[in-house]
Amino acid sequence: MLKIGPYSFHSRLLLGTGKFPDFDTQKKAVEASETDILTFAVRRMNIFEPDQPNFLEKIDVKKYTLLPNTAGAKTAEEAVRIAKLAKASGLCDMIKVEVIGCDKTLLPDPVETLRASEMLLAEGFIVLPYTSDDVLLAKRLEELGCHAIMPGASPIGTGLGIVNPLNIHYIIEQAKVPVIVDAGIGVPSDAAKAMELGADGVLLNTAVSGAQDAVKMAQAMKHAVWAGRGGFEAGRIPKKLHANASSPLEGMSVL
Ligand SMILES: CC(=O)[C@@H](O)[C@H](O)COP(=O)(O)O
Repeated sequence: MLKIGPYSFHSRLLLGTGKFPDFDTQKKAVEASETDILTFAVRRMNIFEPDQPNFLEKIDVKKYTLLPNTAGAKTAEEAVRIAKLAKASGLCDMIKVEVIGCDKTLLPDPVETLRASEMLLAEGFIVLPYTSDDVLLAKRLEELGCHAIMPGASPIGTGLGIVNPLNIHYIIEQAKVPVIVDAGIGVPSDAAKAMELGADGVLLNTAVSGAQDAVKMAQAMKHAVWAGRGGFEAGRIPKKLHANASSPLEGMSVL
């Protein structure tokens, strides 16, 4: 089970809902992923205009926990405003803090992310900040009281996978709250790698929504997250610098 604050989830795969070619594909991919948590930008939702088209309209949203995110915010104050809007509209009290500091790399602004997280914790939110893979920033966010830490594997939408596995390892090693690797996942092996490193979950969007067969990729990601977690829990063999025969010859007679 993935536990975030007071909430528990069966699936360790969190899925973003943007950039699907059409609503049917989005629906089928979401179902194929067997995710429990769907994330979306509050700014894209007509939360106070129920008559307007809803970008999740084909999805039975009752089956999922909707995790709003503050995409579009460039300052802590903007992120807090967006989070309050989500809460006021009756959405979950969890918020994924996303304060982007650079339009080119879409990397998160560390100072504003920290400030936003502090302000949202003071307001009683369950706070999940999207952060870079900076080890000490992750520690500071946890010390503030954040309920999960979401380090990026690589920049959003790049599909580059985990560019700094050592940092992700350090973040996981020191964390006492769930670590969810978020952004930059390209293929199922990237998701499996994150889980093998000991991540508690993986959040991805583009790898599925942009795949040639989004539904198949959603299914593959589900299996990858499951397999990676299994590998982590099973405990990998230590890496060795020298060979060690799989069928030892000691004690066997020479033919
Ligand atoms: C921080 C952020 O916005 C990510 O959650 C994004 O939604 C997913 O990133 P990818 O599209 O790279 O998977």
